[in-house]
Amino acid sequence: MTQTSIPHGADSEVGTLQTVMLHRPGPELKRLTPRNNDKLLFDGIPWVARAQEEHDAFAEALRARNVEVLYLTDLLTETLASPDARNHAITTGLAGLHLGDTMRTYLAHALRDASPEELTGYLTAGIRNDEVRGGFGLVTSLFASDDFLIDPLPNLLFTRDSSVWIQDRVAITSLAMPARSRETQLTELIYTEHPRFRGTRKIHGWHHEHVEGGDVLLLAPGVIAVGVGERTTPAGVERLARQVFHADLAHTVLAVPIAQERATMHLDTVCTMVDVDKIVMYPNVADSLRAYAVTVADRGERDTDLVLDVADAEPFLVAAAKAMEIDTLHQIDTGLDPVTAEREQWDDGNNTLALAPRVAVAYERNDETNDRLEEAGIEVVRIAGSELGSGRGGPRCMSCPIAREPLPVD
Ligand SMILES: NC(=O)NCCC[C@H](N)C(=O)O
Repeated sequence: MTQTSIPHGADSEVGTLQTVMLHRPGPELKRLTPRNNDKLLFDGIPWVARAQEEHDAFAEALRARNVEVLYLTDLLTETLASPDARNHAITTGLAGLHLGDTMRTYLAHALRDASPEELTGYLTAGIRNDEVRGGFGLVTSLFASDDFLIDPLPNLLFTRDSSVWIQDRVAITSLAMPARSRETQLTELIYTEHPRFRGTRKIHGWHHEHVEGGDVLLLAPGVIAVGVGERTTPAGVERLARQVFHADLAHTVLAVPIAQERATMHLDTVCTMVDVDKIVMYPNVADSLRAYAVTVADRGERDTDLVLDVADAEPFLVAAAKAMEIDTLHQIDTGLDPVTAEREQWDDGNNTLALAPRVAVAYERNDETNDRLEEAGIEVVRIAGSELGSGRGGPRCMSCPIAREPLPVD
């Protein structure tokens, strides 16, 4: 397969969206049970057929706005057509699993014999003990029949978290929760081996300190906010900052502490950009959200030689406006009544996906937030999310922008 090189990248959250990577929910969601849903980071057991309908409608809403929709599993299957990529996927996929030599050796052979489509299925939906046809031994006998030899990846749905484009580079993230850590092996493989992305320069990586894409907001060209909480660590932000400064992808990184709890697992669960100077934000944190502006004090040869300047913490909106060189970053809130705001924040009311300045996709259920967005002049493209929402993620979480038009320079 050959492909001419297509420009990819994004310098903001709101430039007109051109290409996005989604993951249509599939067999991996059918692996969820009341016994494993907590460990697999789902709040319930979704009705898979309905989740697929909702997701198809989401993809259609994007295509209707001329957005090219790529699916992660299609890209993965195309990638796995290459023998080198297959070997790499199998070796890295099995390396971290504690299966014993008998089962690991059997699985390595069985996966090598699988077609690219089948291999994609095994790597994303996992393999249960009662689904293998060989490698029988102690592991087979002592595992329960429905124990997973390879765990499923139901959170692939949230493509935002496993890679982030910053200008023309892609950051392979490092996911904090064990249930998700294998996802970035797949995104790394796609961006390394798929003909469409070959030659793309990468930063970060799954072997580095934890950074999740849901915490990374491209506030404006050159200004990146990174949430630090349950998923992204202080050392993760420092590592990312060094790399983006070294590659001249940004001049300021704002490190934004957020509560280490599930409701606020990523910065994009409390705020997302909907225009070049407007952000929808959970009012219950708006007053307390603070940011440490990180800039370069002195350059060096390598990213590790950079001397970073870390300013004292300031209110987030103040620090952001300063770094973005605008008078005010206007806040649209999720309703002033704290209980409504809390309900809509939990249901991803703040988690919007901008298709262009002042156009955003949002879950239809968050009436109050959506009304407030419209009052502020934002066109809201409403989508259903009754089943999709059971994984606790909204339109932004479910999308990885691969190309956005650059914002005009004034
Ligand atoms: N950016 C996001 O907020 N992503 C949502 C991730 C939800 C997923 N169930 C998780 O817990 O990681």
